Amino acid sequence: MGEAPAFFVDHLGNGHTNGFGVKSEPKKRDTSVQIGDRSYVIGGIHEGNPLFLGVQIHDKITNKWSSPTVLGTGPKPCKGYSAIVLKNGRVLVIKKDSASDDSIWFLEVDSLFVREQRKLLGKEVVAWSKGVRGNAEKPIVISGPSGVGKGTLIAMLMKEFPSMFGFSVSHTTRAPRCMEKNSVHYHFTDKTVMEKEIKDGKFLEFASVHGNLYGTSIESVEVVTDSGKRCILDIDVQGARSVKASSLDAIFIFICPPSMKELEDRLRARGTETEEQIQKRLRNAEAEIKAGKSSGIFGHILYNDNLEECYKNLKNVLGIDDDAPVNGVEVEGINLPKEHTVTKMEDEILIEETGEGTKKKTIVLDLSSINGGAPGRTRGIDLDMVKSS
Ligand SMILES: Nc1ncnc2c1ncn2[C@@H]1O[C@H](COP(=O)(O)OP(=O)(O)OP(=O)(O)O)[C@@H](O)[C@H]1O
Ligand SMILES: Nc1nc2c(ncn2[C@@H]2O[C@H](COP(=O)(O)O)[C@@H](O)[C@H]2O)c(=O)[nH]1
Repeated sequence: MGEAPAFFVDHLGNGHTNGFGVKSEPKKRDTSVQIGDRSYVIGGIHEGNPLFLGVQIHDKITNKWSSPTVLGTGPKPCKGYSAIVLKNGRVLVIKKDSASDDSIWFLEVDSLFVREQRKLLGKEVVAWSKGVRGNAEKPIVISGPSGVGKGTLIAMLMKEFPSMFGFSVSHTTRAPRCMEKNSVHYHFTDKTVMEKEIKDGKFLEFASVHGNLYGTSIESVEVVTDSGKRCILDIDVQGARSVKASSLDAIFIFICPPSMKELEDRLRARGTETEEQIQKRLRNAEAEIKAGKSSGIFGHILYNDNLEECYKNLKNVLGIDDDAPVNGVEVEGINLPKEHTVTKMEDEILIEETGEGTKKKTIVLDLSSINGGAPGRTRGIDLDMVKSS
């Protein structure tokens, strides 16, 4: 077992069976925590993939080992981990000898999201959520009928604030338009592949829209948040409803056209759909606008008549005024020591360097303002070096 603070409960004994009758020895880098009747062993390799960190569960009552479905992109295996049980079914995992933008992780073993997914997938589930430093803002969900100008407004935001906003690249089974690039505009995919990935719990939401399958993978949201940017989702009303019902805490904005006639003109002028597809999108638009206005999903409804005016209103809703810092706020890099002890004091975790050498770091991890969590990332991490002596 890895080095563990004194208050860790470790009932692994001298090796254990993994539920499939195979005796497996705890690896040197593994760390375990005890929650109720279960031990969660964090470490080793997940499903033979050296890029993923494995999680195993030992049930004291049944004396069985199981490998849960691990959702979200977790930390890459490293030299060792410290782990502490937090409230709300979360385990704080600190990577040893790591840079601060990749050191703080949360393994959710019984959070709201995990409980939802467990019910949905009908199997044991845990989920990773990376801790992001600073006050990264909530993700933004933008919906509205096809052709209203969502993509245009999002492109304007990303152009003006390239380091502040990032786009969640959706998956779709529709064919690419001539200017669209795979993995930039969409992850263009096959229906059977996408259906399998949905079944495996890889999607935050999905919906059948205008005859094709569209969906937001958990990874797409994580990629944006990990880059320190605020994530924007361009999804239909059904998808927005699913996100609203999920534990992703987001801002919901609905864009309305000035009239159905104008919407039709924009769709035609864009020239990307056949006449039949335009008719289908217009038929769906009526129901979408009705739902957008009356469902209570959307906290903000904006009219896209004059583009510049609508863009100004959008920035207003997002709290961006003309003095907003274009490049976000810089946070000081702090490296987590290879050898350390971890002590929990309410919402503060003290990380104290141990081992050889004279200069010892003490780092305070303040979790009092954390928000968000899986799916996506845990924001509001405050990490401060208090002593280096
Ligand atoms: N305020 C506006 N006035 C006139 N034209 C606009 C306005 N906003 C966007 N457009 C144009 O309308 C067309 C549709 O816009 P856009 O592709 O951004 O819509 P969308 O809501 O993203 O559609 P979809 O949901 O199908 O992806 C584009 O050609 C765009 O240039
Ligand atoms: N529920 C979801 N809806 C999505 C997603 N990505 C896009 N969309 C919506 O689909 C329509 C049509 O898009 P188009 O690119 O074919 O014109 C539009 O309303 C988008 O908002 C998604 O991941 N989930």
